[in-house]
Amino acid sequence: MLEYEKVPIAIIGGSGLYDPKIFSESKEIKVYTPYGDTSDLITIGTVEGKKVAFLPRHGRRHRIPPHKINYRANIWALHELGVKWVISVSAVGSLRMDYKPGDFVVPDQFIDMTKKREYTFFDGPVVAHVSMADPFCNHLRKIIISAAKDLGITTHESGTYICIEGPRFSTRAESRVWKEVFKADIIGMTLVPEVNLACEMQMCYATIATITDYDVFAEVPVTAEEVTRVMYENTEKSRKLLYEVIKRIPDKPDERECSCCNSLKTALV
Ligand SMILES: CSC[C@H]1O[C@H](OP(=O)(O)O)[C@H](O)[C@@H]1O
Ligand SMILES: Nc1ncnc2[nH]cnc12
Repeated sequence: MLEYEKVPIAIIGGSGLYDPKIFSESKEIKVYTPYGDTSDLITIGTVEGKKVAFLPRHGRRHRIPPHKINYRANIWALHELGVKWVISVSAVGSLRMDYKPGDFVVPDQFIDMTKKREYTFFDGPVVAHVSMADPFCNHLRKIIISAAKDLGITTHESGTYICIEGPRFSTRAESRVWKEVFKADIIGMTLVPEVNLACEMQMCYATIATITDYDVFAEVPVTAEEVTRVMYENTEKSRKLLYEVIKRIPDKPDERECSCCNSLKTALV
């Protein structure tokens, strides 16, 4: 088995974030996994003396659509590097008027409407049912929220992310259901199964969601062009926030104030 240099923190970049540009020095590595290739090479860099891995989930040129991302390879590779904290960055649509394009959201819940992905590392004979009652790491969420506040970034401290299969956007009828029946706040295509696979690996995972559009409530319904444009307009803010969050992440894994690191304790059958 290959031995990799240990890296405690990872950023998974989404649409519009293909290079975090916050590393003082960096190198690229390939990590081999039993599930095949990760979305791209992994960049290992340093922020304030801390080792950080960066992986763009769609690949650097955005060549992998949400339903084709090898989520298991990505999360396995980060775990192989010794990652304990995963900061995921995502573009999302808003399902409510007071969550506006350009605002950030730190979701605390999700609803899974995906259809055909690989959802687990436990395909048998070892069987595990991890708890998803509180799917995001509350310790990491608090760090993100306080850092965003200190930087003056408009950030909503909670929200339910509905994850659709994609790659198409929702119909008006579907969007009405997500908003009025399911009471979801934001919508995207990539959170599941990334979040639950991270949980199976006992990693602390939280999302910085940037609102790029009003889904199909807007006069002109959402387009991929709009999502990418608004994400680019907000990358500087994301970079500043990522830098500040990394600075505030505790150095020692045993300083984690959450139960993510014990998620398998009660999950194995
Ligand atoms: C480029 S439009 C839709 C695309 O953007 C979001 O991706 P990510 O979460 O990686 O930022 C959304 O989930 C879709 O995959
Ligand atoms: N409206 C939307 N629906 C699904 N995924 C998105 N990503 C960004 N905006 C989105």
